[in-house]
Amino acid sequence: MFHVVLYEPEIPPNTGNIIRLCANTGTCLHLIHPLGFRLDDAKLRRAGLDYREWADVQEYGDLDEFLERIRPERLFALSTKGRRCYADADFRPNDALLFGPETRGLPESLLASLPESHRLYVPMKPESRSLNLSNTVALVLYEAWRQNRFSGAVRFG
Ligand SMILES: C[S@@+](CC[C@H](N)C(=O)[O-])C[C@H]1O[C@@H](n2cnc3c(N)ncnc32)[C@H](O)[C@@H]1O
Repeated sequence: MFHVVLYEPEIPPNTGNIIRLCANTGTCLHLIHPLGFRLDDAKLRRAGLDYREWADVQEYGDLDEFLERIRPERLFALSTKGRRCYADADFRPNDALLFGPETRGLPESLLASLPESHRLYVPMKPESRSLNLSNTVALVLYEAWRQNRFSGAVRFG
């Protein structure tokens, strides 16, 4: 199982989509406060539909609390300023995938604290600003799951 970590997410429908994505892939979703919305926000619940009940969603006061409680195998940060293409990483069960807030991205100091091999980017055309948060989570999570032969999925192969 993988861990998706949203650092101070701001936009309810993005987190709603990600809740649904995590429910469908057997992924644990971790939300690092402050959040830009309440978890019972109607816009979030609309995007998450009934899957909210099935997804494993945890909340933390800060990233250190997440690291202490969950102790992931490794922490990969996703950023437009990443140093390694996400498709070149070798993802393993219990890895954590960390994504930044929609308007700010991850703090520079946090990125600088990680080895370059754990700072990942998703390729874009020149002059592009960034991808949508929930699209980025879907791309990277499915690549991680694909590398692990979609472990636990029905109808594979
Ligand atoms: C809308 S983006 C934030 C934009 C912010 N101005 C920046 O450059 O990081 C929200 C989050 O989606 C992820 N993201 C979006 N595009 C990405 C890309 N091309 N490569 C890696 N992560 C990306 C990152 O985790 C980012 O913090």
